[in-house]
Amino acid sequence: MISRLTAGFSSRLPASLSFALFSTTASSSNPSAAQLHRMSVKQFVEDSISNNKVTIFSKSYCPYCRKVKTLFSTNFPDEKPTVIELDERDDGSDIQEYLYQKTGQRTVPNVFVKQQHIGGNDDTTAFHQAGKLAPLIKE
Ligand SMILES: N[C@@H](CCC(=O)N[C@@H](CS)C(=O)NCC(=O)O)C(=O)O
Repeated sequence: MISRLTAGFSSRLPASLSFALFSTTASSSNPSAAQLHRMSVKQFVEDSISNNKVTIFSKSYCPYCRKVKTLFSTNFPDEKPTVIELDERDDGSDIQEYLYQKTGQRTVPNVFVKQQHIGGNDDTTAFHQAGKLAPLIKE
């Protein structure tokens, strides 16, 4: 019932707010295990983005992820991006779902620099080639 009520309402909310709402609607004083899990996924992602200059949500076998890691290691060897390999975590698909709600991007890599969402490998490469990545990293 609650989920039916919130489904229509939350579809008109920004994605991040909608996720937060789903995390807390049933009973904020007694959240379910699933809600607690979603809250911890959200917290993990937000902490990762906040606490690191460069965060790459990745999959270890993904060629685009490899390319974007190489972009950073080649051009910014002093930066050590925080790489979160979603395929190596039990909560990887939940993190990917939260990232989709937050950024509208389903794929990996999903790159953040200085709390700013840059995008995938193509986006990050274009951002770098436009001369925008170095100043953002160095600022
Ligand atoms: N154009 C994208 C392509 C990214 C892409 O296709 N990544 C694949 C993995 S190699 C993906 O995320 N597939 C869906 C999934 O793994 O859930 C980019 O440059 O980042």
